[in-house]
Amino acid sequence: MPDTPGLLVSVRSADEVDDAIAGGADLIDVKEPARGPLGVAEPEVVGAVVEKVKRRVPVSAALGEWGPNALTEAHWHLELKLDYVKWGLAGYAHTPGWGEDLLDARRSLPAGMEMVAVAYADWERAKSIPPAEVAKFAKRFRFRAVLIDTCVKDSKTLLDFIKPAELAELVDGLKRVYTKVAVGGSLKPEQLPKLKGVVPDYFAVRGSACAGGKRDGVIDKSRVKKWKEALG
Ligand SMILES: O=C[C@H](O)COP(=O)(O)O
Repeated sequence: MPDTPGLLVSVRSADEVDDAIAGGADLIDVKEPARGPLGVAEPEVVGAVVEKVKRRVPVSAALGEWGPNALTEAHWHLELKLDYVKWGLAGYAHTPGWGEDLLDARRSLPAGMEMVAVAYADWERAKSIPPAEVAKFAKRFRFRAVLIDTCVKDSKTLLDFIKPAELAELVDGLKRVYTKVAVGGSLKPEQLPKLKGVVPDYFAVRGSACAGGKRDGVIDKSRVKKWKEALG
């Protein structure tokens, strides 16, 4: 297991790709921040990002929050050469046997495209599934990737909802079964000392990698570099 986490940078357009990669991004994620924590970008935008990345690093795309029509609505996105796709589980009912619909969707993804299981640390305000349950589900059904993030993007950060020790346990448990883990949630590089024992495959960032620290701003190469150096 590598000791140095990689850096996932979320971009909202192809124009941001080169700065993200030059700053040191190890994975490019596409999302439209104005549409929520996992806001879906138009398929043309995602396609342009994939082209701009040119396989230099893997690419993931956020496809919004899961719902009965999620797969149909993502039809065009699923035609693209994406390594990972993810839906959030805000509003997802925590009923016994939950997740069958997600497993059905996963089965219909094109070869080479992985579904990321998403756990919101602020699951209570997201009306979602507790992270430990998502992790159990991901392990049981052998998801190759899990994202632990926050749903509501306000002044709070991941660490307002989960203690570093609990997070480390979740991350390590997933990595032990070879699931890749990304950890985000309005994190700033200054918080890394508090996250010393937490070693995911990627820290996932948008807000703090943008000009002015605002997630609807533009990716700022120097801020991405600062993250990379802090991780180094
Ligand atoms: O995939 C994770 C998110 O892009 C994190 O975004 P954020 O840093 O604005 O919370």
